[in-house]
Amino acid sequence: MKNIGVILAGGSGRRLGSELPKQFIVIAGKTVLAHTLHTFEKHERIDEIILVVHKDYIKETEEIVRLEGFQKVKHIVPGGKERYHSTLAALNVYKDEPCHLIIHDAVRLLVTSRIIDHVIEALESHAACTAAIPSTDTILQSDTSRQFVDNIPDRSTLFQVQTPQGFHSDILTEAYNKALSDPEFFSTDDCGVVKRYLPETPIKITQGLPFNIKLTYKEDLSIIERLLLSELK
Ligand SMILES: Nc1ccn([C@@H]2O[C@H](COP(=O)(O)OP(=O)(O)OP(=O)(O)O)[C@@H](O)[C@H]2O)c(=O)n1
Ligand SMILES: C[C@](O)(CO)[C@H](O)COP(=O)(O)O
Repeated sequence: MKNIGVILAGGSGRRLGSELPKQFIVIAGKTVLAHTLHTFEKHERIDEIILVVHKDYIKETEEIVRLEGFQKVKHIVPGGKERYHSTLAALNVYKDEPCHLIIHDAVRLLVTSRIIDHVIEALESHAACTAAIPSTDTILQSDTSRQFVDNIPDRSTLFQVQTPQGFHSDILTEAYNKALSDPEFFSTDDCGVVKRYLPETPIKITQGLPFNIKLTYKEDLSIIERLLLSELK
């Protein structure tokens, strides 16, 4: 089964608030997208890559791929309004070709080969998995006003979800087919779709890393730049 790296880069970066979507910002001499692509391109078990980008940035993305000489990028497709629409755009490309999909946020540019390894290994025995890290903070759940504590779950069972998330394509397709017939459907990650619509499917937790952070706010930029330039990665 081929391992396909699915790089989701179709967002607008509203929370970061820069002129360019955050995946096109340059940090330490390269665009965020190029840093992420570099790690997937050089991973020996990633067979090919599909890039999902906003339709207005396809030309720009093609140029990055050409200039950086990424050979594994086989498709660049337009995404959709929400993250899950962008996942669906990639799923559609592989609908007739069963494969392993390793879905990653373009803006987690500090992802390492080891993190990808763990996901690919998990797919040998599980149909769905996600990189995650154990929560070090105690997590509270608020009431709907978001002003009062409703619950403090047992921390030993809590993790922070990262990407990549890995799937056998048939399972993810089945989960999304069910999700799309649910008028209430919304999701912030792809494992959530499997958990909700195919609850009997075990989802393996694989080892993420604390610095595999998602570039979300302006404050993240300098932290990520320092990590990129340090020996940590
Ligand atoms: N419609 C969307 C929304 C998000 N993404 C991608 O999914 C990843 C995680 O999303 P997020 O951090 O929320 O990115 P944005 O949606 O761009 O940010 P914001 O929510 O602040 O607007 C990013 O690599 C983003 O480009 C995507 O491919 N398509
Ligand atoms: C998929 C994800 O990165 C896991 O933590 C996260 O849910 C993406 O959320 P966002 O709101 O699209 O940044």
